[in-house]
Amino acid sequence: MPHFGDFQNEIYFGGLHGHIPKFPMCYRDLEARAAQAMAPGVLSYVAGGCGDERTQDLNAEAFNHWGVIPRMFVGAVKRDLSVNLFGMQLPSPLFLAPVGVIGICDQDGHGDIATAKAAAQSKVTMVSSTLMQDPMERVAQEFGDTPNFFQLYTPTNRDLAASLVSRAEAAGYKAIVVTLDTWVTGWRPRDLTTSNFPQLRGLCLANYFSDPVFRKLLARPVEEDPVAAVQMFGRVFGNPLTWEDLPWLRSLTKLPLIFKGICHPDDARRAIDGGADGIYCSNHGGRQANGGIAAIDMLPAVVKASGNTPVLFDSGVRSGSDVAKALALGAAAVGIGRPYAYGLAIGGAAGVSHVIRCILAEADLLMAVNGFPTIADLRGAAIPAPPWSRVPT
Ligand SMILES: Cc1cc2nc3c(=O)[nH]c(=O)nc-3n(C[C@H](O)[C@H](O)[C@H](O)COP(=O)(O)O)c2cc1C
Ligand SMILES: O=C(O)C(=O)c1ccccc1
Repeated sequence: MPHFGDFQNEIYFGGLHGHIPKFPMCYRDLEARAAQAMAPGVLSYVAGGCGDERTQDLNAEAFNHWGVIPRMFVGAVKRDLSVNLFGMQLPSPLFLAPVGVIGICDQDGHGDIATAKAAAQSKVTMVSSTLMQDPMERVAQEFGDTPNFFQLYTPTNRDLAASLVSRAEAAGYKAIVVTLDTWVTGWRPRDLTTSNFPQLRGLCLANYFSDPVFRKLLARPVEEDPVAAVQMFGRVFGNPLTWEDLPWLRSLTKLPLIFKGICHPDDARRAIDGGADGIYCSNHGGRQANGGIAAIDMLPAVVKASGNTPVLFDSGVRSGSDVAKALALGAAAVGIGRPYAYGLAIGGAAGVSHVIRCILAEADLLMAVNGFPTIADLRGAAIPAPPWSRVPT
């Protein structure tokens, strides 16, 4: 079984030197390259966050609050980064977080499909957003052996929600991720300035326009009156869910049900009591509310409250060492959002695969160097960094 870290040897010794200038090797360069490649409105949409973006910035900076302490005399020649999630064996702990309207990042406008191809090729789980440019059934045709999940933005119409979930089941998605923090979008100055949000809406409704329940809500077929269809979407999108809705959400599927956007341990406990199979600790990459605590700093408490229930994590993950830290703090799997959107913008599916390879190579080599052959060995290895920490004595 090749290691993810073998990518480094390929570059050094495998004649891939030409590869290096083609794609950036770290997040800083990736971000800069993407900023040049993307149209200004698209860049603001992806790069932007809520308010003055302090929470967004803090998400990434706060990884510096934590450090992994290396262990020697381990000789971690063989590493295993696979994880078991809901009984499914995933080859890597990394996954692609749902990014709505991802299609606009892709040069040929089919970003959901390009991303699915890259995920399949990299054996990394993709979580597909409800807001897709191609219908979920089409995207599912690209799935390889790796399980992929469907992210539900719960519409106010319950039959429509049920229809989206049952279509996802039929198409072969292996878990349902319900996002809780975005029934209304947050205050996003960059989007408000460039005013591209209305246009984006029309580009991400394939799952609605292809849905039999949604189509029945319309007076005339989508094809004849797309404007009315977009208006109908505006009316049904965005369900401010409460705990009262939890039994209904649970009743929608027998697939593993994961709640995204949970940062408070009490919410984790209550969701698990209500039947959640997984908790997804995230603050939406700082896009929804400013003024919050970095998601990684909330992770340990959420993991503790969740007991044996797996906790997925995203927000601010930019590198392999970030992945290792999140795993060490108890995440069952770790997601990236903006990094792969930028990979897509600069190189389509190949760009996404490249970003994934870089992150996994760094994580794998960190585990090699620091003496952690498996993710189980890594657990508990991150401690608060100075000046807060107490180093082991
Ligand atoms: C452009 C963009 C669109 C997003 N769309 C969705 C979405 O449709 N559904 C969802 O649950 N989260 C969405 N998110 C949030 C991501 O799933 C994830 O929580 C966030 O990007 C993680 O932070 P990071 O970008 O710092 O890695 C989106 C994020 C970005 C950047
Ligand atoms: O931008 C986002 O983060 C997001 O989740 C979203 C919400 C509504 C429409 C498009 C994207």
